[in-house]
Amino acid sequence: MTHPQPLPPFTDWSAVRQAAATLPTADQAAGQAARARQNNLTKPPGSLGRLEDVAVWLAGWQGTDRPRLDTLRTVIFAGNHGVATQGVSSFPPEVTKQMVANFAAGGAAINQLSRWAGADLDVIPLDLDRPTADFTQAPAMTADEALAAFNAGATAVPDGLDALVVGEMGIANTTAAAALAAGLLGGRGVDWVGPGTGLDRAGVNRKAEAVDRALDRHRDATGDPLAVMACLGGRELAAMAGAIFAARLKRTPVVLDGFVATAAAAVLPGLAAGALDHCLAGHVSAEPGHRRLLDALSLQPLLSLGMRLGEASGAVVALGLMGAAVATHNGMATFEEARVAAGTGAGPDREAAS
Ligand SMILES: O=C(O)c1ccc[n+]([C@@H]2O[C@H](COP(=O)([O-])O)[C@@H](O)[C@H]2O)c1
Ligand SMILES: Cc1cc2nc[nH]c2cc1C
Repeated sequence: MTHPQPLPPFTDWSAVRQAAATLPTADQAAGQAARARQNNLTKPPGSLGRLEDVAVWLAGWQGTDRPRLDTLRTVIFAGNHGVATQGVSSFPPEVTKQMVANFAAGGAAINQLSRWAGADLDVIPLDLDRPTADFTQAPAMTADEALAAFNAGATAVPDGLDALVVGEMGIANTTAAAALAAGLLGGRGVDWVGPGTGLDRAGVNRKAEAVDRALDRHRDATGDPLAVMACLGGRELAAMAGAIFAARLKRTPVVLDGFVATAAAAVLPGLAAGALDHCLAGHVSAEPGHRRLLDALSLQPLLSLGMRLGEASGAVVALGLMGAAVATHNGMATFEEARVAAGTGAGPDREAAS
């Protein structure tokens, strides 16, 4: 007898692990058909570079040789962090709630970018009046709290999206992201921390020490990505992991944002190899740990703009560029349609040309 695939909300972590054991994969036939189309469009094959790869990748996950980017959603998860009391951010924790109000009022960067890219925006605050525990002293979350946050993300992904963007808002969450990255991938605080919202050198050193104390305290969690996420993460990180996971169950392509979103994503390959195959790195953030994290996950960012805002902003800029990939893929004429002579693949005949 086959067991049905568990769906969100997950009753417990074993249901998550069970779902991870049989993740859907991309539709190879659709991807191949899209690649064949790319090679027949009126341009030298490969000349649109990564735009071609983006169109083919979308085609595989959407299961069609003509991918779309019409129904788009940005989901931002907001959380507060006990570790903020360690002086690891240049902004006070009340800014998390204030920025959530700014998102609701339409005044943040992500409001403008989502409108520009044609994406709906959903903002989900997670228990902002109850920060996670300071993980230099205790696990950030209990297993149940982490599961609740994971489910908040997993249930925030509707059916029928052409692509999903996940992002976050949470003062001090670059410290949580650094701790999570170190807990999952190894290294010490110094390898993963950076200025975040704008710490000076002394602040960055303090942040590295806080991460080191957390790593030493929660050593026992090593090897279990969900335990590492509960001990060293935060609610918005667990929610992003849940949303990315739920999107995979629906074969919905995901565009990752910066360091914090990518640290959340990094939990999933520990559950199943290839668990991020439906994810594209929208950009590489100026936060130094992001490049290291993308390399560790073998993700190639689409853009490098020196952005370090979070709130899904870099990923949504990338979404605009992905629109260029889809527009050319679907709208261009083939060599046959336009009666343009196709290349031979052999290059010009030098003698005939002279
Ligand atoms: O994701 C990134 O690459 C990133 C880099 C720097 C800052 N952030 C954002 O800034 C906040 C965290 O910064 P900090 O200094 O408070 O840890 C949080 O709201 C993130 O969205 C995000
Ligand atoms: C103002 C501000 C806006 C943000 N958006 C995402 N993270 C942020 C952090 C701060 C401090």
